[in-house]
Amino acid sequence: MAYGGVDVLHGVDLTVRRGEVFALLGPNGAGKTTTVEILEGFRRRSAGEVTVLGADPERGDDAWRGRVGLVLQSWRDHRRWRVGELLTHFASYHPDPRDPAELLALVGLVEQVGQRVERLSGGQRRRLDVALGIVGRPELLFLDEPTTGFDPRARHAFHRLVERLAREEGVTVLLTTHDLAEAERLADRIALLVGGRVRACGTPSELARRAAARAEVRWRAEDGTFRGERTDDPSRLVWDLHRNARGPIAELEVRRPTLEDTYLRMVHREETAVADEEVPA
Ligand SMILES: Nc1ncnc2c1ncn2[C@@H]1O[C@H](COP(=O)(O)OP(=O)(O)OP(=O)(O)O)[C@@H](O)[C@H]1O
Repeated sequence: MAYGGVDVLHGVDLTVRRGEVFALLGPNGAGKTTTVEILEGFRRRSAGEVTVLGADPERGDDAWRGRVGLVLQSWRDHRRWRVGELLTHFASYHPDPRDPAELLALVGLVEQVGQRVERLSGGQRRRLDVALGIVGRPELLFLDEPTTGFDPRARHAFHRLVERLAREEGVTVLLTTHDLAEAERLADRIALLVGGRVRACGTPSELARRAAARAEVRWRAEDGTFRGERTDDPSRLVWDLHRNARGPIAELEVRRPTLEDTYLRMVHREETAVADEEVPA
């Protein structure tokens, strides 16, 4: 994919399975939104093949569009509408919409039903975006940074909602996010995009193994100082510590690599490799 002759996606090859939650991760400018917009049919690709729900998104008709739900990064232009009216209006486009009142309860906007969209807070607008995205009972839901601006409680409620849509209703979800804990919690599989290329793809635990990040064991030594060691085999290290200690080990802690550790290592490694590739011979 090129913008004005500049390639921003290079040979991106992804398959999202029906019913799975798939997260696209990557640093700013990696190409996540461009990828999602191509899949949604909003952006014309300069090369390559794309099939979404059996059709090329560039030629998706109304029936195809009705099977797809979108939660976009930028707010649409309905500032003067009232929340309940807007949702009812969007529902009227779909043959079998969700009940707007139930949906408002689901996203926690019951009290805002009569409020104008322009008066909503940032997080409340995002919740409305989510409601608009699922009002038509989509088979496939695109969530582009859906929880930006959510407070922790709204984020938690949103995660439960996505889990419910995926597990109980079989909705396929493609999510982009910068919140790694969110990806780890929600995604069946994750693709890591760096510099417009897919650099890794797999379950969160597969990615952790691939990055080979090591666990960290920390404890307070007998002289009162803190010690820490990185190891592939924390169990063996803890066993050795116990054998050599005269009593219990104070403040012993084993920290497994998180998706964040993995992500930071991979992005660093890939960006360094890309920089090396770009150095002229
Ligand atoms: N309309 C456009 N015209 C020209 N270049 C663009 C356009 N939109 C995006 N780009 C460029 O394409 C690259 C990928 O951008 P994209 O928005 O897809 O990244 P992203 O991974 O979604 O980033 P972010 O995490 O910041 O949202 C960037 O280098 C960006 O500058």
